[in-house]
Amino acid sequence: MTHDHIDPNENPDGRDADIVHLDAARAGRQPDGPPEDRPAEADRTVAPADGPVLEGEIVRVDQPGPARTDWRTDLEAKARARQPIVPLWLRSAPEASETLKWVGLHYLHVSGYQLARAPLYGGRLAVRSPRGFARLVGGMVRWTFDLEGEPVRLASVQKADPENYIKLSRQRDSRVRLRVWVTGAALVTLLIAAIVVADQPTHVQWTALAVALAALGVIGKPADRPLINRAVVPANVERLTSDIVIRALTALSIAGINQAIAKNSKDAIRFVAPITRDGPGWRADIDLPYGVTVADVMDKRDRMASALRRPLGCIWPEGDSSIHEGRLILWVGDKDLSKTVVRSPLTKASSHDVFKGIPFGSDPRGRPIVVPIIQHNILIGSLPGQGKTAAVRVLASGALLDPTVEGWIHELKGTGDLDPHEQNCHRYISGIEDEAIAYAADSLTLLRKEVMRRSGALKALPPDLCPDKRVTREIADKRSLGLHPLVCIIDECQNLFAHPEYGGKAGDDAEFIIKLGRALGVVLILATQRPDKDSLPTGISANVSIRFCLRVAGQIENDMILGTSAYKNGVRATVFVPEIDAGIGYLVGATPMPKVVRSAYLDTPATQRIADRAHALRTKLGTLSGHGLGERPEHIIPTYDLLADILAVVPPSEAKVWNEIVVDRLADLRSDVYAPWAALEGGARTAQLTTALKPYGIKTTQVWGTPEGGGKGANRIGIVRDDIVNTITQRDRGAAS
Ligand SMILES: Nc1ncnc2c1ncn2[C@@H]1O[C@H](COP(=O)(O)OP(=O)(O)OP(=O)(O)O)[C@@H](O)[C@H]1O
Repeated sequence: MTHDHIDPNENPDGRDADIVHLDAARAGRQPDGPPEDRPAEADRTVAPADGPVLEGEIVRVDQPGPARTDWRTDLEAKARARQPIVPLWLRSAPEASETLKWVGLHYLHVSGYQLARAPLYGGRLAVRSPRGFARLVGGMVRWTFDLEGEPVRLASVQKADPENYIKLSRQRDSRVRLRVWVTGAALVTLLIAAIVVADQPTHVQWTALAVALAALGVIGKPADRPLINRAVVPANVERLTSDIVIRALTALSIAGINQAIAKNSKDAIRFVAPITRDGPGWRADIDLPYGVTVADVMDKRDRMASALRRPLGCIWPEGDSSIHEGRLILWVGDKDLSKTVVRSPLTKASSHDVFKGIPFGSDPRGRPIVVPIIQHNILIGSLPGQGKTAAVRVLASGALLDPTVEGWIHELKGTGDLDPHEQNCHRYISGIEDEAIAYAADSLTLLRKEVMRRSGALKALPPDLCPDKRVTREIADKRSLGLHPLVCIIDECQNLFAHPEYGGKAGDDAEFIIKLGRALGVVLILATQRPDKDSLPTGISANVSIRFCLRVAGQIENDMILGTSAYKNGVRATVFVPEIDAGIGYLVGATPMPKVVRSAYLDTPATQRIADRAHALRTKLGTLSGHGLGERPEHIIPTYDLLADILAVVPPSEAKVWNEIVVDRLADLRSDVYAPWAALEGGARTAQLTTALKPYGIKTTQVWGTPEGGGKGANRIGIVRDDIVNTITQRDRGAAS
């Protein structure tokens, strides 16, 4: 459709006329076509005096009148900005009970404090009562004889104003006449009361005296000295107002903010909701000026703390990118988060259900944070001494308090921070030496096999028992299925992944487990103080679902732990102060938005108490296994890859080889591992290899062969080389998927 119209009188055949594309003009754009054509066309619309006269409409880019928007879009926008009907603190049961407990404790404290001081207050009242008596008598006399009016009457005498004086004197006389009666009646009442009390038992007399003294004491109170001491000295926390917030934002030296304020000081920073109390602090919801992002503000948290005159641990800006990148939620706490120790509910729990997540800590507003672990993997990272192990302790304690959880703990720092839980683990090691690293590497090999086994076991379950093909509480409780939750923790995992001998394979195994184990009840929790490519394979950092990053040094480490672009999006664990903010980090993946969280702190005695409780529970239910039952590494783990070793000693030219020959060659290859096998007598030696191959699903069989040194051929138990090759191929395919 074209709205172009050419005047037929001016140019009847219309041959020389140009067409102006109004649709394009309306859109404020040039018509389609190569850019080099556009200036010429623009020239044509500005018709020269001798050119053709064109009719058309002038179209404004901005249409006048109110913007017409879809009412549903409006409603949706309003819905996002709804104020909660139920106050936030009442929405979660733990937060509500915490608040009520806090209020109850507060008033209990106040009552106790004041009761303890009751004798002091009694003494004060008694001491003040004579002054009160004098004040009472003086006041009554002044009132009865209208002495307040005396100065005015004197003034009329001095001014020699008889008329006024007579008027005032008459008024005084009539007042005094009435008041004398009132005072007289009051005195008679008091006298009668005194006579009545004199006839009463002694305790009534003492009570009456106490009441009289108390009343006189109250009247005798000096103006500057209160009777009652304050039970709670009010914290000197300034109320957060819009002026203070604007002042603080202006002090950040962010060009976008300062320019916007210079242009329009009123509207540059908009408050989208009233500043309110939210938990133990103030909350302001702000729209930053156009082009300024929350990340810009986060970077200057320390400056903001200075501008707000509060400790750094009280200032917690947060973004809400579900609305837009410039929506800032500024929360200013009354208390410094770095000085708050978060108590874990696990210290009192008799048991726990991991399917409900693990109570991990609290956010700056004091709201409890629960970390879901089933169907998740967790990566924790920070500089040394920032609280990784403390966070791991909380997760380990929560997991092991669930007696159905099988725990595999590897603490590769060697400080024994997780030793209290050794008694509850199926596999456990604490150490930094090669043996400990090898043990952890073996764990990952075994866990990879376990993941594959579970995958088959889950597939075999009838659909009605497992409709979603993932482990549920119901399935986990059926111990015979072997699909109970398995939590494998590797603290200081950089010591494993960066190990020259074991690192590469361990990284592959961990990636495999992270990718496949989630639905199968296998949870991997990794903590590292060196988040770089060598120490934390990218396959792990890219696939992990929950991340907790305490203080790190820079953007690269930040994004290795928290995920690509986290730093750019303002989720920056560089803002935490070394050591002071130990235990405070960004938690990503556990809550809908990234959150600053302080992990709960369990010291060694508290962890020991939890571990002992977990042990008693496990003993009662019979769920202790492996290390927890006293089995030690040499009995339960191979520290080698048997299949690869067999291929190394059986060349492709030998399709079938007797077991005993394979064992002898293996002993030559790796004597520390296989020499004990070779030392076994005939049948036992053969059986040892058959047993060792069973977990891989490889069966030995009768094969034709001759002794190594030459001799008569015979049929004996042996391996088929192709079986080994096929199993390795399948395993590698599994790793690649
Ligand atoms: N949630 C917390 N609340 C209070 N203090 C904590 C918290 N977490 C850690 N800390 C303090 O920080 C110290 C160091 O914590 P932790 O040993 O867990 O750090 P780390 O990061 O594991 O150290 P490293 O890297 O040296 O192993 C603790 O001894 C404790 O004083």
